[in-house]
Amino acid sequence: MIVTLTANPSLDRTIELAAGLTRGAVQRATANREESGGKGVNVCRALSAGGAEALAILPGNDDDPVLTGLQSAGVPYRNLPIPARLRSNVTITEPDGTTTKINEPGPVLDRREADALIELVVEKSDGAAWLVLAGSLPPGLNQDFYATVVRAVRSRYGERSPLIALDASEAALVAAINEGAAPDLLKPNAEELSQLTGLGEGNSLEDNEGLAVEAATRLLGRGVRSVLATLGSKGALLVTADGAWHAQHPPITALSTVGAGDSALAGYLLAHTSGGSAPDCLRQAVAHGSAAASLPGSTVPALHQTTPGAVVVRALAPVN
Ligand SMILES: Nc1ncnc2c1ncn2[C@@H]1O[C@H](COP(=O)(O)OP(=O)(O)O)[C@@H](O)[C@H]1O
Ligand SMILES: O=P(O)(O)OC[C@H]1O[C@](O)(COP(=O)(O)O)[C@@H](O)[C@@H]1O
Repeated sequence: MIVTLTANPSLDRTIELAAGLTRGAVQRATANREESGGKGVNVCRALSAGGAEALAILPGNDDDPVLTGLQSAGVPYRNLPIPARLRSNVTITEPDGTTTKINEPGPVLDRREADALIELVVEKSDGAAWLVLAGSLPPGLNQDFYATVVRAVRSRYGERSPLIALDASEAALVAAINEGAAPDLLKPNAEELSQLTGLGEGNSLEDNEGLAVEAATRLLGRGVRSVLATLGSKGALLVTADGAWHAQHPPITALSTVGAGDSALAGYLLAHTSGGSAPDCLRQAVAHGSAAASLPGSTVPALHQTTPGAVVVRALAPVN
């Protein structure tokens, strides 16, 4: 069983434009989609599509569109009821492949709700192989929320604790690492690698493999056991104490990269829970990421839609 926690789920709306986006103008959309989203929700959707036993934990009322969407898609979830409606995140896609994302802050969670969410995660983590902590934190939660969740799970289960995977950004990511979350797997993209290490800026590490490996290696010294660093169209790196690898899929036509990182994490976990080696896990991560990027909106791929055989994996020299 793989459990995912999404403290700030979203209804993902994707709006397609037939022309470039013009600020200040009225433009007509040619298509629109709505999907239940948020990072842990997407990971759970992709794991379920890959045949794994998975459970998404999230706040939200039973009649919230995010939850009814999961129900009709047959994705297993457990929700903590909250009075407010969950957020909507909007992605605007242009014909040249440019995507603009606007993410809302989400509803405020109070202290009691935060504690209840942690208790639900602890309860459902019993016997789980992995616990995935993913996405931004809604207003009201302390930035060290993820470190608090990890402490609660590890102190309840000790050596039986699930492995922890973390995919967050900005202050919540930095606080998780600084406050000792020590994840077994960290899934930063290029920008998040820079936020944690100060190396590179924006997404410049996508084009600087050597510096990206150095950044990932520095994180091993901060309690992280493995770093799966995704580099957009440049594939991904896996850096562990045992070695470093790069993997890339042949070029694809990217329709929407929303959810590509979440699918990449799910691909890694699917291979890991099937007993795959480190390079096998990286290969399936990139196969899942590129398949997700070639699908519309935040659609996650089924296993048969991924092409791991096309992914080229290279062993890299470790950084000392
Ligand atoms: N434009 C693209 N072309 C091909 N593959 C892509 C593209 N964007 C993302 N991917 C695939 O999805 C994975 C995750 O994408 P990335 O943008 O790095 O993550 P995130 O969505 O977390 O920012 C990449 O490692 C890659 O396999
Ligand atoms: O919690 P955040 O950082 O606002 O991100 C939430 C958004 O990220 C997504 O999970 C997509 O993430 P990725 O593109 O990184 O895979 C969307 O479903 C959601 O709208």
